[in-house]
Amino acid sequence: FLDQQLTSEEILHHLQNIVDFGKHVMKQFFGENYVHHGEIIQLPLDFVRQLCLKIQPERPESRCDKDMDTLSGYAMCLPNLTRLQTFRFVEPRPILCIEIKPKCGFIPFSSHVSQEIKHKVCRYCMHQHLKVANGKWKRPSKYCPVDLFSGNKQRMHFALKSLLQEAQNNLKIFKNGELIYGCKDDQECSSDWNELARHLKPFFFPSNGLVSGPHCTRTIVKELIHVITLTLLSSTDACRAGDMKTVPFSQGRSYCEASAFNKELVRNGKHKLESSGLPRGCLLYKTLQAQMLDMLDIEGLYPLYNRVEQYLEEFPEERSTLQIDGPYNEAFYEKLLDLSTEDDGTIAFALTKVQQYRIAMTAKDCSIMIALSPCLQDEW
Ligand SMILES: O=P(O)(O)O[C@@H]1[C@@H](OP(=O)(O)O)[C@H](OP(=O)(O)O)[C@H](O)[C@H](OP(=O)(O)O)[C@H]1OP(=O)(O)O
Ligand SMILES: Nc1ncnc2c1ncn2[C@@H]1O[C@H](COP(=O)(O)OP(=O)(O)OP(=O)(O)O)[C@@H](O)[C@H]1O
Repeated sequence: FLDQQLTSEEILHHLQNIVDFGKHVMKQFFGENYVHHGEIIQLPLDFVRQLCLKIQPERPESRCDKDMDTLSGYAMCLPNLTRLQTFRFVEPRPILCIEIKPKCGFIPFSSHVSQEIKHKVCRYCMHQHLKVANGKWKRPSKYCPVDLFSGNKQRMHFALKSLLQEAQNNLKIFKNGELIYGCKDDQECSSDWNELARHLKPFFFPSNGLVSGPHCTRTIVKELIHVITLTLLSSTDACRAGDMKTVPFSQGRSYCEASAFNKELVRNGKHKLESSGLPRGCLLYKTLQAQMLDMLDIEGLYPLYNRVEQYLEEFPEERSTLQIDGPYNEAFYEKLLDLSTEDDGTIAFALTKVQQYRIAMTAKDCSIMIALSPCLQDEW
């Protein structure tokens, strides 16, 4: 979906840039097998026009400010991750896919932050107040990303349970590619745990005697939370950015004052929240590492952004040599590895921080899709 009038050639270039960003930049942070960069395909215009008409009534109203590109004939093709069959299994098996959009998992530690509250309460929890106040969601969620990213199993379980209580746009569950739990759009949400348990039972307890009822529902939901936690904490393939030192455990606060889990502890007279830390190399660790490339916070970054902008106004021809909008290649990636925060007043420093911020923002807004399929014991 594009919101500007561009020529076909410009659209092709734009799409190529998106693919290259995934392929040569985001993959370095998450690992080869954890980012689908997609590919560009050409489609007959008639097909695109018909597709546009067909999907229009299905699109949530809040998304309809963007129009589908029906003129260039170019599109991005991605695998359907809700149906993705991982490996080996020849015959079709039922597949469960859990999509989590975890959002920013750390509290800003930058000295540029001017409001004390930003050092205490995470962005997600602050946004909950805004979203309920402006009517985007009916109820505030008890989910806090800082709990999910803590690596502490109890806090993670609480965070995932809270996501299951108020999925908003942070959790969706698909069975065989069909959305069975979560919000289809801002109005239509399914959040019936009994119904969810009915769908999940064949995955977790295919043949045992668990009957229905609240006990059964709770057991199945607990099992689901357990499986998601294990997946989020399990090791993944090594990736090139693996040794970056962006995760400074000593800096910043490891809990959010607005977290319901934290408030409960304080009520019970406990003041120290455990954050076991994430195992290096697990998916959450990698996500957090990329998110933490936002080292200066928007308050420290914005003056640097202005510096780049002013420079480009003066020297517009430098846009391509500075790789402002790509190409996203090896040279671009190498520049991202400089984690210094000492401003030497150069355009190079400002630009590196702006580009690192872009990676961080991508990681703060990305979804993790976990696909599960039952297998027989000897297939492990
Ligand atoms: O800023 P945030 O944290 O509210 O994130 C925006 C998301 O809101 P959320 O908080 O997840 O409901 C927002 O999600 P929704 O459209 O509200 O589902 C978008 O993903 C937005 O990205 P973009 O600017 O459209 O590319 C996101 O904006 P960016 O901050 O990634 O630019
Ligand atoms: N490859 C995929 N396989 C399965 N589902 C997907 C895939 N890509 C996206 N989705 C589903 O579509 C939803 C929206 O995706 P995404 O946020 O990338 O769209 P978008 O183009 O940014 O939307 P908008 O521009 O309206 O914000 C995701 O949350 C996910 O549920």
